[in-house]
Amino acid sequence: MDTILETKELTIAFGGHVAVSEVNIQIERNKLKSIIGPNGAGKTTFFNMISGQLKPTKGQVVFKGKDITKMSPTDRTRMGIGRSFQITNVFPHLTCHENVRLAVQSQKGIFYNMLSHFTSLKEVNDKATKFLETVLLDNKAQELAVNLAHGEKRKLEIAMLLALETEVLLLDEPTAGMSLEEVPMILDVIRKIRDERKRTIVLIEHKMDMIRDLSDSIMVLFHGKLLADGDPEEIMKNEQVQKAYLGGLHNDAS
Ligand SMILES: Nc1ncnc2c1ncn2[C@@H]1O[C@H](COP(=O)(O)OP(=O)(O)OP(=O)(O)O)[C@@H](O)[C@H]1O
Repeated sequence: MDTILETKELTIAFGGHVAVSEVNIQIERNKLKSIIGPNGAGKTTFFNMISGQLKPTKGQVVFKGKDITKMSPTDRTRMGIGRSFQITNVFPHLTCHENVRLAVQSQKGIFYNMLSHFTSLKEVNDKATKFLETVLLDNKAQELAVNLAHGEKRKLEIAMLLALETEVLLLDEPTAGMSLEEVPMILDVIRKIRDERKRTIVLIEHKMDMIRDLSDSIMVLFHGKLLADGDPEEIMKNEQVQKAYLGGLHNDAS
């Protein structure tokens, strides 16, 4: 397996409560892995340790063979791990195209500072257009961000994440708060990025149909522990997984 991201015995305790316990997982490059589990299973906490918002009590996060456990969230983004909510700088009174263009420019600032003055405005503009096309938002390029529907804002966030050239996209419930009509749009966007096979996607999601449809593999957390990890068919058939969900512990699998 071509592993891009790995956790080793990853553990965190809040006071006496162990929220994530000794999770060993390998995430394959350019594939889509979903994380599922009942409410409170530790999914977001696990994400926070990968992105650097939380430091583990024990264990390691390894990215492209390098131990990044002690690195800050900003340094991890620079290395190529992007999380959607890190895009706090959506400027409401700039257009979608201008917002993505700023992300393209900031990526260039970080990585190609020495060359930045050689980069033509046209190249930056074209890149911004390309990322808006990827997230199916090119028809709103000249719309102010403030006027976007909720689902469209999430698409803009993903475009900005792509513009930062992150190799790993961490998406925490991208459909949360969306209307029923908006969900298929975001699904199309994620499927499109997956099918390009240029990025690794790690997705937390409660919508089972969506997970089954999109995932190359699924890991299941239960009470902070890794209950199962495998391909979607295997996971859906797994008796322990079914018990964890059917035991009434999960109230929003749909
Ligand atoms: N900062 C914190 N301090 C104390 N306890 C925390 C903290 N963050 C998370 N927890 C606890 O860790 C456990 C796991 O929470 P987490 O939010 O990771 O679960 P989750 O699987 O993402 O749940 P959901 O599906 O409801 O979002 C919960 O018991 C939660 O109360």
